[in-house]
Amino acid sequence: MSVFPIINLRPAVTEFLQSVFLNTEVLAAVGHQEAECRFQKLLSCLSHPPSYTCVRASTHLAPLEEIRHKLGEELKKQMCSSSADEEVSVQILTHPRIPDVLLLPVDGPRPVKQLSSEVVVGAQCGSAVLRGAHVFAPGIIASPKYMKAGDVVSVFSDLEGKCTRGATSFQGKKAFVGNGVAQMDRSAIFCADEPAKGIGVRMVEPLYQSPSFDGVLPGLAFLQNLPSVVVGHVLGPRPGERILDMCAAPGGKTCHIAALMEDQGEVVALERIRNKIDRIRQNAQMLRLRSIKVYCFNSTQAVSSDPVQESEGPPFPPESFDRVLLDAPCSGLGQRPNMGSTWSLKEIRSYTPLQRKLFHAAVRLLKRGGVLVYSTCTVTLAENEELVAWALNTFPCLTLQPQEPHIGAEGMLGAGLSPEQLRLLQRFSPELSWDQTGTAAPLSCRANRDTIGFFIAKFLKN
Ligand SMILES: C[S@@+](CC[C@H](N)C(=O)[O-])C[C@H]1O[C@@H](n2cnc3c(N)ncnc32)[C@H](O)[C@@H]1O
Repeated sequence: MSVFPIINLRPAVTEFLQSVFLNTEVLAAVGHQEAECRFQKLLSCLSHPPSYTCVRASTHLAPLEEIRHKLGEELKKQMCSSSADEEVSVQILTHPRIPDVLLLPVDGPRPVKQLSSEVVVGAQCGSAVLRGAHVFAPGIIASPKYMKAGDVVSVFSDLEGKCTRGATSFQGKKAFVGNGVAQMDRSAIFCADEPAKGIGVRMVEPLYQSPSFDGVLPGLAFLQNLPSVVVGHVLGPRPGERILDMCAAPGGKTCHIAALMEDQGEVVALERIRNKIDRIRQNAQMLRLRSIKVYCFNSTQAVSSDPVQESEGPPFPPESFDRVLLDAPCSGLGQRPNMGSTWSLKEIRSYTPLQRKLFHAAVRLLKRGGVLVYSTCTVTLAENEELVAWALNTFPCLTLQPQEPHIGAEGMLGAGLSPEQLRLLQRFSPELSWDQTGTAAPLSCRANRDTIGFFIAKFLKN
């Protein structure tokens, strides 16, 4: 059900996306009306959260059932402490095809009454609240003039980024995300010498209720979108292999790969941005994975001209890895919930050259007979199917491979790929079932469709 306006994008970006979703191949296949309908559904579903939360269970540390039980107990404790109701129940389901996934239904939208006291938060903070987070102080942009800790307030997300920091009210475009209790006075948020830290508003009546995972079973339950978990399985790592994760931070997929290898072998994680490196290390440590080696490095330069490896770290000689994951930096237009983005069309389109450079390095670093998986969390053709078409033309040594599991849709028309090639691609397309999934469908079915927008291609190097 739609409760929010469609995602707020710059007009040029909306037009660009429309041209993608109404490209000539799609129009010829499904007609103008259906193509336009899918596009409108895309804009609508992007601003809403998926109807479940996906958790990757650390099955290298404990059996799935044990983790499911412990998680249920922890979440019950959490819910009991924030609810007067003694009979709280937590539904946690397994996925029929993916052995390390737990699914928790999200309850929403719920009938929550708006109050007269309003706190306004940034769009990113608003999205986090819709996925179960409390409001952290740095996310607050406006609050009532005399707000004190303990006041009950309604929280709104600033859709266009137009609210002035420190304002006492805001009349611009905003979306209600729920009610909460202020944990600090207004002066502590806006007038302190140091920027405020910690929870600013504890959500008690969120519009979408999903458990807060802050500190819940840190080593055993890892929050990860379902398509991201699928990537690890599609790569198919095996114990003893040497695997490269080219764009690794914060390390969700790196850790999954190492866990699937039973921590035997080597997972090399490269990340260009230095201050993201610690997150990868922390995640590896939290999940007790020792086979991960992390380096701050620009992966476009990760191929050494020397056929013999001089040092342990990058650059690496060609054909050094059994499998390579290129989870590419991308325009991120598949992320949900996302109520608005101020990105220009130029920014949205800026990723393709970098993705191609990274792809060149990926192919060179992969052994013959090795597997390369390319993934993005965006919905454009240029970063997905067109990149695949370019790759198949540029590298005759590559062939597309079937994916296991394949629970998303096939690739989108528009890049000149054949029907067989499109069937080998996996595109998570929430717009295809938006508003039709219905709560009657089993959760695992809904979970496969009501995802973030995501794309996966698997290649073999011959
Ligand atoms: C989509 S995110 C990766 C998410 C990660 N694979 C995970 O599952 O947790 C892309 C990452 O690539 C990094 N990145 C961008 N350009 C890069 C480059 N040239 N070399 C290495 N990392 C790069 C970004 O800083 C960002 O952290």
